[in-house]
Amino acid sequence: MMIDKRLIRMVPESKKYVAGNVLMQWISLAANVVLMMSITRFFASLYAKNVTGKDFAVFAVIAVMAVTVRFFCAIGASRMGFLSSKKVKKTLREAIYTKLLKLGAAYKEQIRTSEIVQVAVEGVDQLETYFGAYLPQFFYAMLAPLTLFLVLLRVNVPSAVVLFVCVPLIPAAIAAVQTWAKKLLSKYWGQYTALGDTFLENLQGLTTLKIYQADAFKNKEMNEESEKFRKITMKVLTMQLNSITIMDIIAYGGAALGVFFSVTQYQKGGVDLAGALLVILLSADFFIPMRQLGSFFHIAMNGMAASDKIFRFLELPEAPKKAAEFPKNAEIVCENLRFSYEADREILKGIDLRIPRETFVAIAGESGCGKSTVASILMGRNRGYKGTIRIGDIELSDISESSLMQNITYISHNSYLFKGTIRENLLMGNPDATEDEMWAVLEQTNLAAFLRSEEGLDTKLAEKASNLSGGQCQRLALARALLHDSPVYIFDEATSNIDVESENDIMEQILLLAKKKSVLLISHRLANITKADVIYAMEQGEVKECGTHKELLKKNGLYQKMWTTQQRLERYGKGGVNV
Ligand SMILES: Nc1ncnc2c1ncn2[C@@H]1O[C@H](COP(=O)(O)OP(=O)(O)OP(=O)(O)O)[C@@H](O)[C@H]1O
Repeated sequence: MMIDKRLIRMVPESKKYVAGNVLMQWISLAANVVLMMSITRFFASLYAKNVTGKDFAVFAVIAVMAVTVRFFCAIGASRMGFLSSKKVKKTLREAIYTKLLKLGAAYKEQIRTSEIVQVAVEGVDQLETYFGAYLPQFFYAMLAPLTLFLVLLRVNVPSAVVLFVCVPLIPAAIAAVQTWAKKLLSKYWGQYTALGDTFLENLQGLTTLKIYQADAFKNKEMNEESEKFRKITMKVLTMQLNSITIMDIIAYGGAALGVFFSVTQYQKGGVDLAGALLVILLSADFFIPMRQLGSFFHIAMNGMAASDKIFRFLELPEAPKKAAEFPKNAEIVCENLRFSYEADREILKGIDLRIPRETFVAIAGESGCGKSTVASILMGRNRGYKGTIRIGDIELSDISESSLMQNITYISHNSYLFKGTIRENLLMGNPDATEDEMWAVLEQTNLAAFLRSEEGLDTKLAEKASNLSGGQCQRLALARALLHDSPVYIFDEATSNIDVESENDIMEQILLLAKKKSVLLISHRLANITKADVIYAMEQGEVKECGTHKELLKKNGLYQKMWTTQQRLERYGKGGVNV
């Protein structure tokens, strides 16, 4: 099909712009016909040497009027094209964004971020030509030959018929390459997203690549990806050029045939001089719109291939709308919680865990045992868990994402801080927070003095808060979390990789917070969790022990072993410093 109905249904407003564009082009064509008629008549009169001053004046007036009409129609048509492109871009980008919101925090389970970026930026741009140029041209390219056919029918039937019959050869040529082009373009887009994916990842990890001197290797890898992309791009261009050449041959061959017919008809006396000249002048116009359609078609095909990706994204299954609200003042109980990221590798193997109200619960365990996975499931980021997670009487998977986000605050070791001011970042936690409230949490997190020496709440943050130290970033993330004021807080290694002073300050605040909120703390540093009301010691996706620090030490099991090892290491570290 040369028209994608799904796309038009998606942006129904584009129809009026397309219709307007076609109308403008058609009026311009009509003006051109009138102009050509008056030119040919004028020349025929010149040839017959019977031109009067009045004839010349009429010709001049018609010519000026026709050119003026064509000028304004060209402006009008391009304005219509612009308006429809604008509408299409806005509508599609809004649809993509809304879909992303509907997919929610778990979107990464279904699509890569780089693919969304490419689809929303480059993909949507590709559709600009589809709506702004291709669609109007599609209708105009049918209307124009029909109009000219009706005009020339009155001048000379054989020439008109010959020209009219040749026109469908162009769409036939387009249709012939379409299946092949579609496959090629789909491959092209696949390669394009693969390259984008590699590029984005390498750019984000550039510092790491430099540190490990792996940049040359990645550079080579990227060059190979680029080479593949270059090859497929060249294939696409070759295909487009070849098909344009075929269309040119048909178009100009057809026009030549029209000229030939008009000349022979003139010789036979089947048409007068003015008529023959008119056929010659208009024969190219029979083919130019279709030929133009052919050029737009290749760009439009690219857009359609991009639109396939857009629709695939828009059709991704969304989690059914959950109406349930997060119950206030309820405890969280996980029973026999199981989870796998991949089919044959179970990460959580039947975990039982309770987070009562206003308690401090900690999870300890070796790296990779599944601690963060528990947090991620509680935050609704990983949906396909088995077993039950009940919050009061309600299953976690029945609670709406927004309610979950409102009631559980998650602070990880790399909480995102946005470019902007401290104030803007804090207001994300609570848009209604007053200046006093903001300063209060900044005091709590020991950031106030530093910020006063800067520009207070208007202190500017660079992208990812790169102008703050790691400890300051985590303090600010905590301050924002405190403003959010939710009944449940999850800290996932929130104090890892920061200075001891910041770690102590943050831990102090977490302990205070645990007096009035439910706190789940995941920390590899056991010294941070000794004051927890309950500690769950995990190993390879299972909870091996639970209890307070003292109780667990007495058990002489997993926790005790981890504790002794860490204490030995910490003492060794301190001893090393003293030596
Ligand atoms: N998105 C993912 N896709 C596939 N496997 C994953 C994914 N995230 C984590 N895993 C795997 O799940 C297991 C548990 O990871 P998880 O991050 O929960 O462990 P953890 O105990 O928090 O580790 P750490 O203390 O190092 O953060 C690991 O073996 C990891 O490889």
